[in-house]
Amino acid sequence: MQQRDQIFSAPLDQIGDFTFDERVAEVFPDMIKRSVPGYSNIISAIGMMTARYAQDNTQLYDLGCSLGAATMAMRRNVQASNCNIVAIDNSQAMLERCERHLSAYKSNTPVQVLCDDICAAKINNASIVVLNFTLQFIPPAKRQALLTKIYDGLVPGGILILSEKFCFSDDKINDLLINLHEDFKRANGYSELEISQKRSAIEDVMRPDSIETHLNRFKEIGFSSANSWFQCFNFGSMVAIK
Ligand SMILES: Nc1ncnc2c1ncn2[C@@H]1O[C@H](C[S@+](CC[C@H]([NH3+])C(=O)[O-])CC(=O)[O-])[C@@H](O)[C@H]1O
Ligand SMILES: O=C(O)C(=O)Cc1ccccc1
Repeated sequence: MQQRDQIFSAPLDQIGDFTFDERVAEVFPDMIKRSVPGYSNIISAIGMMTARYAQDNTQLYDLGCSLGAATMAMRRNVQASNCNIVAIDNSQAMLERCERHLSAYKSNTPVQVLCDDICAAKINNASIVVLNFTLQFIPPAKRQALLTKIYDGLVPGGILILSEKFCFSDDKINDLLINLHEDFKRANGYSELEISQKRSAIEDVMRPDSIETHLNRFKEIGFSSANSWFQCFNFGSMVAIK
């Protein structure tokens, strides 16, 4: 039975920083489905891009894998031979459930599940790297180094799929897209209290960049092509090709 996210449903005296602990891991599938517009479309498209871009004898990385949704989409869709998947997260609570989900289905593609800080992990011989709503939780000052390490670990023609919450330089557009996201959460059953307490909990740990910032960084690092391929309100996904 999938459990409903009620983490911010009662009034809290003090709202601490949002963390990926046991309670969050337990309700995560419900939380992400009701909070992130376009999430299931993005997971499907990660599978489709895997079918096209995974190269023989390479590794596929899922950085900040949580329960392994992107890992499972890659594992189901990989057509290249002799690939293996490396799924990394630094939340033990997430990884325990990730292992359980992965072992519920059979596959010929090996998956290595690692508990590590993605800023410290090694990336090599990669044809696909997925950062599905993970970079936004990495301190802004560490993002360039992480993306450079990913670029260096990709084989020629390899891709990075980056999904994020975005911010927008035009204030009216930024406010509109934030309001539409909050409408989306209301429509999915979150109360005003849940929306505002969650907003306080994530404001210091989740720092969105603009699409332009992402594109400029990709260019500076050396990616030969990059663009966004999906957007719903202030959430979206980009692809960068080495
Ligand atoms: N430094 C870090 N090192 C490793 N993991 C980290 C780090 N910081 C945060 N995480 C992990 O990044 C994940 C972000 S959730 C990703 C969803 C998933 N990709 C999905 O496709 O379902 C997105 C969200 O909740 O909005 C959590 O599991 C953190 O523990
Ligand atoms: O819930 C929100 O308001 C978000 O911005 C997305 C989100 C989803 C899951 C964990 C943290 C943030």
